[in-house]
Amino acid sequence: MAIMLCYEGRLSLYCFLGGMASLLVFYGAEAFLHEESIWTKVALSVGYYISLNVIIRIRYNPRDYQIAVRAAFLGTVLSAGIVVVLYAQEQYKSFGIYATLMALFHYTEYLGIAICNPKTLSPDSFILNHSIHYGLAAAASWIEYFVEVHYFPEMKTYKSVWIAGLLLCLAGESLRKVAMITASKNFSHIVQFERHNEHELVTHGVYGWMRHPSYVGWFYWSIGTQITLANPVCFVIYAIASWKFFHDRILMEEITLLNFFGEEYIQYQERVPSGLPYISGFRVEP
Ligand SMILES: C[S@@+](CC[C@H](N)C(=O)[O-])C[C@H]1O[C@@H](n2cnc3c(N)ncnc32)[C@H](O)[C@@H]1O
Repeated sequence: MAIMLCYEGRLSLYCFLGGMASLLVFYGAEAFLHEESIWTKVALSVGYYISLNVIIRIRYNPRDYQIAVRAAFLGTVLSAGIVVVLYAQEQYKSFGIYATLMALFHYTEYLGIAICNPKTLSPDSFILNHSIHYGLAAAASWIEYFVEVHYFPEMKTYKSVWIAGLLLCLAGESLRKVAMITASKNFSHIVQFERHNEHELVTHGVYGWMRHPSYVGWFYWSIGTQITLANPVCFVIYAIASWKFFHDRILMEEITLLNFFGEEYIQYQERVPSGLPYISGFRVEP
């Protein structure tokens, strides 16, 4: 099946790949300048990103710039993460994997909406500015990581831990993207309170196994990031905070879905579990 990408989807893809090309800058530094210091490579990458940013600002109108600059930023973060994995000291490698996972997740959120529901596409589809709590949670995980790297560096070097985190993130990420593609035009980042004409109840594919596959994927992805970083404190906080977030979100979303689809949704709830532990969703009393 050929995937038709809208103009903004294509723009984001080119700029994401443009950002990823900073990887070539690292290899250039290594191969031609014989420059082995990771800090020189980081400086070259920042220089590359600033130049890319200037070109994007000149080339695109303000709305396209919003998309292009975010995609280029995520592409650069992804390649910087790969470089950290390849060149940094053992205790920093897991942070490189984490950065790569973060960039991949946020970019594919945009690309996923561009493919399945382009009408709802906006610069917010990168969900980089999801909420203040999301930003604070990310900052907390970086602080925990660097404090522990300083005091207990060996804690960050257990390969089996970051491989387990990586696998959990990839599984969660894949489930979420499969759910987006399956729900197609019925999927939107913002919960709909009014049913539009084309909105149909999706019960096939991964929606036949669980009612909220994209939330299940995001839940396991978020705690997987903390396993990757080997952050015990944030692992517990993320598990509790994400569970509470999705518990409330599912409750609210199911009220809207019951309004849209009535008896059809009640039967769907009876057949298929929510997918998240101890979350049963909103039930209509008989
Ligand atoms: C961010 S998506 C999340 C979808 C779903 N909760 C999941 O985890 O895969 C939110 C939108 O999907 C819609 N939605 C949720 N479940 C649906 C289903 N089974 N069929 C059609 N639309 C659905 C909701 O109306 C809402 O506007």
